[in-house]
Amino acid sequence: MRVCLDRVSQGYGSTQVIDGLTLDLRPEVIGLLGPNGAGKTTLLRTMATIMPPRAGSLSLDDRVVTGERAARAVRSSIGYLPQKFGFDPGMRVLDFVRYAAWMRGVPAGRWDGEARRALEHVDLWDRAGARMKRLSGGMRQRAGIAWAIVGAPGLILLDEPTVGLDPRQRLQFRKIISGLRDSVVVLSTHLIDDIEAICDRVVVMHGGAIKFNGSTGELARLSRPGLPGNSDLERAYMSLLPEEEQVL
Ligand SMILES: Nc1ncnc2c1ncn2[C@@H]1O[C@H](COP(=O)(O)OP(=O)(O)OP(=O)(O)O)[C@@H](O)[C@H]1O
Repeated sequence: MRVCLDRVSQGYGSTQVIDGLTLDLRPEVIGLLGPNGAGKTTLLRTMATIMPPRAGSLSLDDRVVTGERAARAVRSSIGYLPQKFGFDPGMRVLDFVRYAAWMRGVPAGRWDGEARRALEHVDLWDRAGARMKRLSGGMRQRAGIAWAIVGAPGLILLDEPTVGLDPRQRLQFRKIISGLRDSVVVLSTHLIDDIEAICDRVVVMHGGAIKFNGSTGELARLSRPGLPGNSDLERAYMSLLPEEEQVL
């Protein structure tokens, strides 16, 4: 899978959030980093084809996604987990993931096998028969990841997937993500240590624009002494913010 955004603009009503953003992504784990309101969710929703670009284009594997019909055709290749995802609390975990398989256009004969594979990947197969409302927060988050990865979509979009996870669950999450490198995996996060631990590439956004796009090593090299932060990556991130935001 190759995902290209070419001079994409996006917004809500009269608010322009993203203005002429260009990005070219290949299979690897990409961390999307930026302050509140930078436009990370808006970018993820654009890639998920939920919001058609106002200007510019989104293409998946060289197919430009124009209009609802084209969007429907590519949605089977996209797994999107919003920051707050809804579910029927009485639904069993297996049915929740099977439902995602159905939505993604997986043929009926493969729903069970694909759902099982996704639940095994997130280490939740032993809870397949439990009702969603009985899961702990971390388990629920893993069920959400199973929802996003069932059917092996080529593009996996996770919006702040580690929020609310305890340290062990975050380590589990890192292990789960490491096994997904055949897809383009984009995850938004505020946690720089998650980026350092699991991402091959970092994209830093601010004010709807991309301020940095490169490896974690390349980002670390932007670190400057004197900037706030406890690691090179934190100081490098601070160096990308406007000067007035570089002080605490
Ligand atoms: N439904 C909406 N209607 C109007 N404005 C919106 C809507 N959703 C987001 N915005 C605005 O768009 C801008 C970007 O928001 P977005 O949620 O994409 O940022 P973000 O980087 O994901 O932030 P966060 O880290 O807080 O989740 C913000 O100024 C926000 O107020």
